[in-house]
Parts: sequence; C-alpha cells; structure tokens
Amino acid sequence: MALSVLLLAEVCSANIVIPESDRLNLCWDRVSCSLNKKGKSKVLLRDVCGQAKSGRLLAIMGPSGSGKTTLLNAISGQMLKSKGLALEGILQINGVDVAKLRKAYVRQDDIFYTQMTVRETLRFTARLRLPKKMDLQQKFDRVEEIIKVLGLQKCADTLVGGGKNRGISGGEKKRLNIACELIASPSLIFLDEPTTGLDSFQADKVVRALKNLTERGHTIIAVIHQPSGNVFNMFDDLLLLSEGRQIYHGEAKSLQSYLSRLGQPCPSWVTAGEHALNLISVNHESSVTEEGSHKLIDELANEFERKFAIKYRITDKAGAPSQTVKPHGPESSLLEQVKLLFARSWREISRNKGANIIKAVQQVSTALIYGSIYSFSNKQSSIQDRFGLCSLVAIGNTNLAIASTIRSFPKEKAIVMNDRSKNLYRALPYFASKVLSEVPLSAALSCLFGGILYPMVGFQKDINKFLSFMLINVVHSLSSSAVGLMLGAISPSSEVALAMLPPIVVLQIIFNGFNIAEENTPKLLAALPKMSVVRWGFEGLALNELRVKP
Ligand SMILES: Nc1ncnc2c1ncn2[C@@H]1O[C@H](COP(=O)(O)OP(=O)(O)OP(=O)(O)O)[C@@H](O)[C@H]1O
Repeated sequence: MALSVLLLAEVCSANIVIPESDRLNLCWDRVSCSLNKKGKSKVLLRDVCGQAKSGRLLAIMGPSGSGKTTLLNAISGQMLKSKGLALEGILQINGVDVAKLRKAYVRQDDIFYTQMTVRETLRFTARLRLPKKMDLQQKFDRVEEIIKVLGLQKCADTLVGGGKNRGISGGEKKRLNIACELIASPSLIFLDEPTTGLDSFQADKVVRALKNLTERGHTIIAVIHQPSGNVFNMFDDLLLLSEGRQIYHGEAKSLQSYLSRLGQPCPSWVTAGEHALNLISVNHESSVTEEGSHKLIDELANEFERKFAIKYRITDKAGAPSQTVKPHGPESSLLEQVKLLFARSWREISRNKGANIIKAVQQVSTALIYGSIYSFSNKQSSIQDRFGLCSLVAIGNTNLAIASTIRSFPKEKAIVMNDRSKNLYRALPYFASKVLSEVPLSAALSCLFGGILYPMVGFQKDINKFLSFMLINVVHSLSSSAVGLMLGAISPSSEVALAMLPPIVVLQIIFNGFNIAEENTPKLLAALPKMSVVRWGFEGLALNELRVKP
C-alpha cells in the first residue's frame, strides 16, 4: 500500500500526459494468421477481434503457444516476414494516420549495454529519439520525468550490468526497457511479457507502473503470463486466447461472471485469471483428457464467436494488420549519431577494467617472452630471426584483435538490431564509432607491446623505424579488429563466431606471404593472400626492419 501511494505521488509530480488529440483507440477484426510449410498448414490465429481503448490497460492472456505474441505482432505491425506465413484482417486506429502513429513495442528481452547506468542509457535514447527542436536540457528533463514515472530513482546511477557484472535487478531492467520506449511519449504501447521472470513483488511494480501510464492517457496492450491476483485486478480489459482462438474479450472484472454464465464457475480458492487459464489449457495427461480440453476450448471459442464477436465488427474503411509502419528516420544528424555511439561504445570498453587489465598483461607477457628468446646481432643469421619475429608479431596481433572483437558483436547485435528497428541511427555511424572507439585501447596496447619488445630484442636502432614499427602495429591491430567485427556481424551467435576463429586465423597464417609462394596458391584460393591481414602486417614490419636506406 505504502509503495502504491509513493508511486502515485511520483507519477502525479511528473507531467507526461498524452494530449486529448493524441489519445488512441485501436480496433482489429477477423485477424487470422496461418503458416504453410512443406504442404502442411497450421493456424496460429483464427478470426480474432478486439479493441484497446485509450486510458485502459488491456492484457492478452492464454496458455503457452496460444498465439499471444503473434496477435501482438499482428496488431502492432511488427510481424516478421516469414516464408509461408499469411496474415489477414482489419485494423483501425481512431482519428490518427497510421504512418504518423507514435507507438512503442517493448520486447521480451531486456538487452542493454552493461557498462552504462540507467540514467546514461535513458539520456542516450532521449538524444537519439527526441525531436531535434528540443534542446539538450529539455531532453534530460524528460529523462528525469520518466525515471520518476517508472520509479527508477534509486537505481538511476547504477550500472545496468549483466553477465558477470551484477547491476540492476530484473524488475528494474524491465522498467528501464519500458522507460526507453516511453521517451518518445508514444500514445500506444505494446509489451510482450513485461513480467516474465519477475517475482510477484517486481511484477506488481511493473504492472502498477503501466497502470499509472494509462491514467495519463496511454493505450497499453500487454501479453501477460500467469498474473497474480493483485496484478490481474489491475487489468482494465482482457483478451483470452487458446490455440489461436478467442475465448473472451471484455472487462477483466467481468470474466468471472462470464464463465459462470457458461457453466464454468470459478472456485473460491483461485482467481478468475487462474481459473480461465486452467480451463483453456490442453491437459496432455491422456488422450481422453486431451480430447476433453479441445472440446471445451472449441465450445468456449464458438460461444464467443457466435454471441460477442459481433460487438467488434469493423465496417468502416480500415487498414490491414500486416501493414508494417516504418518508424521515422533518425531524429539526430549523422555527426550526432557518431558522437553518441562513440561515447556509448567507449564507455563499454573503458569501464570494463577487468578485461582491459587482462589484455595489458597478455601484451606485456608476450613481449617479455619474445624479448627473452630473441636477441638480434648484426650477423647474417639474424635476418631469419628478424623475419620470424615479424611474422610472430603479425600473427599475435591478428589473433588477439580478432579474438577480442569477434564475440563482442554477436552480443551487441540484438541491441543494435532493436535500435535499428526503431531507426534510432544508421548502420554506418554505428560501425564507424565502433571501430573508432577501439582506437585508443588498441593503440595503447600496441604501444605497450612495442615499447617493451623493440628495445629488448634489438630491432634497428633508429627512431623513425621504431615509430613506424609502433604505427604498423596499431594500424594492423585495428584492421584485424575490423575483420573480427565483420566475422562477428555475419555470425548468428557468439558460439558460431568463436568456432569460425581457428580456421580463419589458420588461413591468414598460411597465406601470410611467408609460408606459401603466391604463384603456388591454388587458383580457387588466389584471392586469399590479398585478404590476409597477417600478410600485410608481416610485410609492413619486415620491410620496416630490413629495408636499408639507399
Ligand atoms: N514464424 C513462425 N514459424 C513457425 N511457427 C511459428 C511462427 N510464429 C509462431 N509460430 C507458432 O505459432 C504458435 C503461437 O506462437 P506465439 O509465439 O504467438 O505463442 P505465445 O502464446 O506467445 O506463446 P508463449 O506464451 O509460449 O510465448 C506456436 O505454436 C509457435 O510455435
């Protein structure tokens, strides 16, 4: 109780209210979706209808696999194109041009950069999402308002964290996910399972935050799994699905009497939501129970179709649900995008102290190992050693740089794809800032390595050659990092990226210009020597060391 009063007070002090003219009612009718694969057809949704009204929280509930996410995707224009997938139906949004619609889609996964605080994450989103005409202070004020609305003040300056770094809690992550979507003040908000994985206290807080938003005029549609009694009582409207069919749609508080009227009264020890889910879940215990479940689901769905679907018929001019509404282009200029993305990427690199220390130790120890083995004299025989060491340095550089970037991109990919689906920034600024942000650390590590190795082994005592050695190492590491990023970008997961590493490095080594003559390279692989970063790094280092001024 104390918590709800507190949250309400916070919300009242914030002034994010959707103006009357921007409030939305979304209606859909006869939404059907099927999947045809290898001659087999599967119905995902059958003639689903409904409406979501402004200022109300609509929950979509149903057993696992009943079509909740498919429905949410269909009515939000987020359906991914898939071979054999057919979607039809009618979608209507009151008074607002679909193309100008301000809507948000909060995905199930809470994926963020781990080394940024909650406030930094929101400020980053605000700067990319809010209109150019707003000045920086107004954007930051909006962030502070949203932090209040979603009750994130306590963790505003805590790192989001993830993996090995403990950061904010699961519930706070969910609320941060919602907060990022709220920045642009969308009238219509879709959420896919915002409470999944949370304990009942956290789930309660998330749904209460959503409920508070509806009081400010937002229209909210959320897929919710297994709500507690408290959470269920916060829903205004409910849509129940089972096996792609609609079982109920109406006020959540009327569910109990609706089921009683159909001869399915709710026992006193369960909530109406739990009771409904029990009724419409298929009991797989035996073929008899399974048949019984299907029969009941069919009866309930037929009853709804016969008597209630008519209430949601759309006869006016309306759009099709498959219409994918393209978000507007990025609000910020290319330069601003590079600046913000560079800052985000640099924070991620520079704050990861543990990983950076390990990399520095690796560089120092490799330089010391080489330094204690090689010691160049002025004899002819040292030429072979100099070649050998240049080759080892090039291989080591490539290996380390590719290994450290190849896995980072698949991890970031989900975040970047999500950002890009909202058109927050273009791909070029992302890659440019990613590579640029690698420069300082890469340069520092290369200088550390070269600064120890060069004098220790006795490479040529010439300041220009020393500086060239360092520069070649830095450029070579950066090129190798870019190769790592490219491989990471084309890999579907970190595991695949990692599996690609050994064969790629081996090929780079074979075709480094030292191990096989270019003219003896099989014709099919003729392009590989030109693409081997090891080769170019090695050639640069060897020429620098062995070329004598005429
Ligand atoms: N693109 C697709 N290809 C193949 N099957 C699909 C596709 N999209 C959905 N399905 C299938 O359609 C059914 C409904 O999926 P959906 O994700 O909508 O269910 P859900 O109710 O959200 O499930 P859950 O609660 O488990 O997330 C499932 O059986 C799913 O496997």
